[in-house]
Amino acid sequence: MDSIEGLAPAVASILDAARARPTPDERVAVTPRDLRAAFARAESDGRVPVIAEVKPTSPTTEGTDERDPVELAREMVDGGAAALSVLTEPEHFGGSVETLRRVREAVDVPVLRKDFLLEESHLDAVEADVVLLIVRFVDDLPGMLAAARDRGFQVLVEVHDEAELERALDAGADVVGVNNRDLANLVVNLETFESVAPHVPDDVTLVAESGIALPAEAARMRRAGADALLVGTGIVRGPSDVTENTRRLTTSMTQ
Ligand SMILES: O=P(O)(O)OC[C@@H](O)[C@@H](O)c1c[nH]c2ccccc12
Repeated sequence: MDSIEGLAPAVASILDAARARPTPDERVAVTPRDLRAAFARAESDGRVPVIAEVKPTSPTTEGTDERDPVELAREMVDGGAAALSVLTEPEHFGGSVETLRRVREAVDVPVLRKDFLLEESHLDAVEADVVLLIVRFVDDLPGMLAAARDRGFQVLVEVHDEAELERALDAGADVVGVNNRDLANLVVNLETFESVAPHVPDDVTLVAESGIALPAEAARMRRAGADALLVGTGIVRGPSDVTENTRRLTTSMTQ
């Protein structure tokens, strides 16, 4: 694994907090809602598959969103979101496993647990349909993938460059996210996705993550090969209400 060197201070602090979290003593067993099927359903009725993210705050966001996450989640689904992502990291993103539980109960689309999962026991904090594994932060990626799948989770494996993509593919990832945000400096650049996407095999489901707010940006990521888009800020802090902000992205190919 990369050392803490080379990471933005906020990210190093997130990893310290993740290591210090209490470890649950029971193993979860999940019957997941199928993420790829949800993407296919969106495609078949003409929606761009969007994973809309509930993220109360972040190291790059000012203030905390005090709106009810369940209400936001419903509005996202009303706007056509194929799936949702819920931050469960408490100290830097204002998330909680309880929020994820409540959101998952309130909607019937697949819900991704967005967190910094470093060890097997971290998987057991809460049930979700999908978990995120960030290649840069996971020592034993094949082991963590197997541990997640054993519990029933689908896994979104996050990469930022071609070398990380190789690690993800070698480990057997079948859903890969390319994060446009560089965790070394927290800067977003949509060219990141464009440079990594051509190296992803066709049978891998490919998600473009971060920095997508405008319909033109959504269209740009789709042109570059994104099967789905993961969008937080552009939806919760966009120009209209959350339903409308979601809709303008889920309908972005037709504009
Ligand atoms: O708010 P944005 O720029 O639309 O980004 C959403 C999502 O991609 C971002 O929150 C994210 C991508 N990978 C992560 C890993 C951990 C925490 C957060 C993230």
